[in-house]
Amino acid sequence: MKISIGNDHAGTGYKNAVSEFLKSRNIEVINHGTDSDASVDYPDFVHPVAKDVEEKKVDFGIIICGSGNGANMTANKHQAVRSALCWTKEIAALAREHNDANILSIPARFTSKEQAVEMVAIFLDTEFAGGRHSRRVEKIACS
Ligand SMILES: O=C(CO)[C@H](O)[C@H](O)[C@H](O)COP(=O)(O)O
Repeated sequence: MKISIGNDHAGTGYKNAVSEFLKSRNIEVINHGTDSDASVDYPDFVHPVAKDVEEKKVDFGIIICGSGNGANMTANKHQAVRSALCWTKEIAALAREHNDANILSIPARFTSKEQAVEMVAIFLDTEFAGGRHSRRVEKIACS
């Protein structure tokens, strides 16, 4: 499995914790995020992740900013992206099970690193349920 990850200055420490977890699972990580705590603009670090997902270069994307909102809004501008802002394990699981999300957006300033890693784990371990949810997911895209 291959994952692209992007973050702004609010998410650098979280990106490092999540990347360590992914590497412990032998998952290949492409780092598009800043590695510094100096202030940057989140779209510059999120569009490359969304592009990787859109072009199927990776299986999933993970994006991290302070609230998770700016990163999520940026990613969802890409046609093939379904990015989900998650703040509990349950919501992260539902993002996969019901919404077939392909990017997880993490709000670094409103969750702990441990919770962030738990959300990543459950996001990756949960399959899309299909069935009635397929019809709904198909209706998300606008032509
Ligand atoms: O833009 C955001 C929310 O949508 C991100 O949380 C950013 O991390 C946040 O805006 C950065 O804020 P800062 O005061 O410039 O550190």
